[in-house]
Amino acid sequence: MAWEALAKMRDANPLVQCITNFVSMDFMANTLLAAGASPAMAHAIDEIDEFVAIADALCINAGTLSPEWLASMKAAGARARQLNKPWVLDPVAAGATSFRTSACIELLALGPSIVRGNASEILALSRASNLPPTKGVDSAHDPSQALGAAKSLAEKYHCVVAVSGAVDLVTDGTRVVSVSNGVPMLQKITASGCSVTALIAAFAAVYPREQHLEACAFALALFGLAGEIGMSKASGPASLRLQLIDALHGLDQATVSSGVKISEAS
Ligand SMILES: Nc1ncnc2c1ncn2[C@@H]1O[C@H](COP(=O)(O)OP(=O)(O)OP(=O)(O)O)[C@@H](O)[C@H]1O
Ligand SMILES: Cc1ncsc1CCO
Ligand SMILES: [Mg+2]
Repeated sequence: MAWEALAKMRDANPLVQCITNFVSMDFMANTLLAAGASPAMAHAIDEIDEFVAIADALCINAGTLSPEWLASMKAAGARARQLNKPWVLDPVAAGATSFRTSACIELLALGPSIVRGNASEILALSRASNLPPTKGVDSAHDPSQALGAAKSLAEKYHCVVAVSGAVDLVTDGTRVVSVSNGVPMLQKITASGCSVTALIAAFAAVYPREQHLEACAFALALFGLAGEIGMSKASGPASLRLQLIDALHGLDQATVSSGVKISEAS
């Protein structure tokens, strides 16, 4: 299944428009290219309407948010929704400041098909927790602590919510799928989460909305698997980043079929 998904995505070579943070741009674009998608980082408000119209999917990331960028993000999210194109939200550091948290909640209200965050970010968005807030862009919680929050967000906003971590959890509010690929060293590469969110957008581009739970799980599993292969050749975070990109590019049917770890949870 994951192999068919990757082959389908590579064949379609979807154009993924990314409105993302300055830290992530290079790694995100290279992740998309290596996997078989076509990235474009475009955020000027003046070109949002036309760019979203030619994109196959949109990735919106709040990492280095400013009021100007937020206006572009809102225009893009609304335009994507109007044109029925999938868009994915990465609520980076939601919970760290009230500006970020409320911006991400405003974006959620514009109807992303998928939201992918770490556990602290998902907890912050649901406001359903008395746990201490997130540190910044890194998580202070495990995905299992955020599963209830993820389910309630998915129900409220009619979207798929993915919580990343050692075991990623993906839910549409009813079903829960877990993905066990990945290596802990991924937490030591900045923007690995941002990049997997863009990969999720690439898979969402080639599946209808009712299959976005599966599309999201495939992207998380393949990125994690590339991390596992990359780690076997790496000596630290910098070489893992490089090896991960090579591994994503080289994924073949045998490796994907034997390496992907996706299961139905509850
Ligand atoms: N302990 C771990 N073991 C295995 N894989 C992990 C672990 N922690 C994170 N990952 C994987 O690393 C990737 C990034 O997830 P993470 O939760 O670190 O994102 P993030 O906090 O949003 O990162 P960033 O903000 O730097 O982009 C995901 O593919 C996730 O599955
Ligand atoms: C470090 C950092 N700061 C804002 S965005 C970002 C990339 C990881 O989310
Ligand atoms: Mg993140």
